[in-house]
Amino acid sequence: MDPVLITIVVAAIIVLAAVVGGAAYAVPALRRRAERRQLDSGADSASEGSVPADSVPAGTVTTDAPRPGVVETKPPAQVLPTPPAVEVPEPTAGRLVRLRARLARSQSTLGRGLLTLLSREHLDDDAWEAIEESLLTADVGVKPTGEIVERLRERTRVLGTREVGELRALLAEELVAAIGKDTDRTLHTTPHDDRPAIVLMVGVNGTGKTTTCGKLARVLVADGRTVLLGAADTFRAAAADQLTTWASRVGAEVVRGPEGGDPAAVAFDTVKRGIQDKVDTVLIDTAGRLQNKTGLMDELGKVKRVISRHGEVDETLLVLDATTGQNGLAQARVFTEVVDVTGLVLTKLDGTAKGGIVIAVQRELGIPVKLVGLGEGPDDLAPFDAEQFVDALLGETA
Ligand SMILES: Nc1nc2c(ncn2[C@@H]2O[C@H](COP(=O)(O)OP(=O)(O)OP(=O)(O)O)[C@@H](O)[C@H]2O)c(=O)[nH]1
Repeated sequence: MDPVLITIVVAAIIVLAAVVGGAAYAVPALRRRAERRQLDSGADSASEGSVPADSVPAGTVTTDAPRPGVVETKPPAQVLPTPPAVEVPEPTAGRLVRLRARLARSQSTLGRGLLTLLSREHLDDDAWEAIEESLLTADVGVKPTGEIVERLRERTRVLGTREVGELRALLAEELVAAIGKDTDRTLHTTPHDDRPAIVLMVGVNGTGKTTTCGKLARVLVADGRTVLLGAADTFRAAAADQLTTWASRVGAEVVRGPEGGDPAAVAFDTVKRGIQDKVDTVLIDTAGRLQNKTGLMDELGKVKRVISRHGEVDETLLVLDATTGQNGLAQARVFTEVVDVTGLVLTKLDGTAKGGIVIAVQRELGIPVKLVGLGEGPDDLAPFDAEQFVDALLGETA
């Protein structure tokens, strides 16, 4: 063969080999880059609002860095199943302020409605009657309404207050006084030397007990506490699953028993386990069957009795649905006769015009509201504060 032809053929083969080899390297390199981009965006979304930026991204993947000049023959990187990301709950300080817009309906009836009435040019009997009506509609209750109106009437007369800002301040003072400015609302969740604090959640079914247990676990975790939950609502099978889902989101554990099992046994085991594991706070969800007072007394009485073998319950929270207003009060009273309730949780205050129930329940039951539920979101539970609550009711524009 012609030597020139041979040289051309050899050169062509070399060029072809280089192109094929380069492509073989370039494809995995591109794929790896694409995989890495995908991973990065996956890690970003996993960490959104939950996992700290410096933690290991969820869905751990191991990919070696490409070595220059080496054609990778390994199979594509394997994506391992993503463990549930442990969330970082929102801080509890200022939650009520952040969630103030949720009181929209109570704001319009109680807050702005009252202010508009008070700002009328002539505060005659009709105006005072309308003010009274507003308070009653918002479920403030008959007695507290009478007291609030009487004091407001006297103070506006004596002071001759007509300026909106001053009227707002006057109204705020009276509402705060009716709710209880200096009432102790401490949530007793601090562990003892030898055992966790024990919190019992009681109330009628459907009021939001299980949800509140889950949200409270988040409040405590946000405040730096370790938590163990007890699913002593063995009556409703889904309640234990619901609680387990809540707990797993903040990396907490749940003690549960067989469906229809003895709630007291679950409560006992939960506290026992809490002591062994040295957790700070144990939260026990109970069933809210209001079959009759004796049945309830037997069940809750037994739960409390067996727990007391480990130590006394530190906090018994009664969960009330704000939307049921005055009707819920009768049921609530039964619980206060059965167990020593130390605090109230008012749920579903979002979207109800009955915000005045905060005043009524405390007056009627003589127990402080300690927490309020303002939505279905995981961090929609806020420690209650009278001044912040009234400020949210009266809104910005007054
Ligand atoms: N809008 C709103 N819904 C809430 C709030 N708290 C609870 N809920 C909802 O109320 C419903 C009942 O809540 P649960 O926690 O299952 O009630 P429960 O008292 O444990 O019920 P039982 O287990 O049957 O005794 C759920 O759909 C919750 O999402 C709240 O503050 N606002």
